[in-house]
Amino acid sequence: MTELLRAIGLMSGTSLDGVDVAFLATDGQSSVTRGPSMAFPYDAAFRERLKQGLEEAKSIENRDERPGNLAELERDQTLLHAKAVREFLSQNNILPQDVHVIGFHGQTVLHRPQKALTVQIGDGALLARETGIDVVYDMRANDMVHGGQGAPLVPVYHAALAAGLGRDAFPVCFVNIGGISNLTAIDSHGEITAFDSGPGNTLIDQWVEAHTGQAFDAGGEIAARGTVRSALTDRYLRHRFFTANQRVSLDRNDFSPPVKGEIGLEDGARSLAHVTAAAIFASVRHVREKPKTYVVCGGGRLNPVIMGDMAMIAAKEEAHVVNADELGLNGDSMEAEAWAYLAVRSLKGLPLTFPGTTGVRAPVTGGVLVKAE
Ligand SMILES: Nc1ncnc2c1ncn2[C@@H]1O[C@H](COP(=O)(O)OP(=O)(O)OP(=O)(O)O)[C@@H](O)[C@H]1O
Ligand SMILES: CC(=O)N[C@H]1[C@@H]2OC[C@@H](O2)[C@@H](O)[C@@H]1O[C@H](C)C(=O)O
Repeated sequence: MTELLRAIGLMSGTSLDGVDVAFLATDGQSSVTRGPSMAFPYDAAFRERLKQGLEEAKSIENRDERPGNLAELERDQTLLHAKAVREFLSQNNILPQDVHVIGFHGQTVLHRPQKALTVQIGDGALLARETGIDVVYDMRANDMVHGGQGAPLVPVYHAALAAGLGRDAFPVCFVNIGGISNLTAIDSHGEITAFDSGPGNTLIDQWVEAHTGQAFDAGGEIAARGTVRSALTDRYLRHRFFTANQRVSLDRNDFSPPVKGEIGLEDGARSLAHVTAAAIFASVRHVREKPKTYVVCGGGRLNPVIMGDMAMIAAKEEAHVVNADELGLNGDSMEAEAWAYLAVRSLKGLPLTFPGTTGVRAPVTGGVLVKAE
């Protein structure tokens, strides 16, 4: 089946920084034409509500439960997504009837793969009513039902993008440095291995916010004034996530920032930036063919301290690190693009996840479709 469908992807990631929107025309396989994208940042008050929501979600045992204010948060968050879609369509002169489907991630509020429990708030039916566009949402659940980790889901899209890179780049590894980082290695035979690779920006964000009130270390400026403290970096890198042989997916709260006072602001930011970079290489040991090229996307690529440490470690392995933007890709919107791509795959009944990406027993599709009328 080669029908090209036009899709919008909506991603609200673990950094809680906002909604990314992206437009694609794709057959859900090798044909991908990327369209416009936009970011709709959350204001400080909504971020606080999301953080509160993560706390309230800790008591969830059954994925339909919405303790505390979670139901209200889910409704407001869905309405914010609908607003983002309307603004995106109007700014890009796209009509709702020209879009076949929206791929809606929602917001992960709890992820416990060991209990086969993953919860994304986001009301697909409400979004379909508000936008007049069919919606595919809840794309992680079916993977878990079939023994997968429920994450990462982006790898099948990374693989589609990798097909457009020159053979010289292979073996290639896409690295997404968001709140949590994940990687997709594609070897010279096109074999995909993917998994969450460790803490991304969340620890840095939490550390910097606790000291300065700023949401993140813009341009890595705070880290650039500090020194790597190995006592701290070793503590993170010796975590069982890195020493275990089995790959597991991560919840935002699986790693905690240092305790305030145990290290200075700048050394803390510097050390955590190093952990982010080193975590990727500690995890890549699970990949059979060592990557030659690391293509970095997600907000962490905008932190030169992380990128510098990655380049330094990669050089020891005769590999090199490149910002996805330099390859004509879009490091900010890649996950939103992926959710558009996955929605089209879901409509076509194609697999979203594979034994090599989430550990699922066999390739499976996923997602729940809600028709606009
Ligand atoms: N200019 C910048 N300088 C340094 N860091 C930045 C910059 N811009 C964004 N970041 C970092 O990137 C983070 C956002 O990254 P991104 O949007 O990729 O995460 P996400 O999609 O929410 O996470 P995930 O991929 O885990 O779901 C911010 O929280 C911040 O730490
Ligand atoms: C449960 C969940 O939301 N996981 C996210 C998170 O953020 C990054 C990493 O952990 C990744 O595995 C996943 O998101 C990406 C988009 C994915 O599923 O591919």
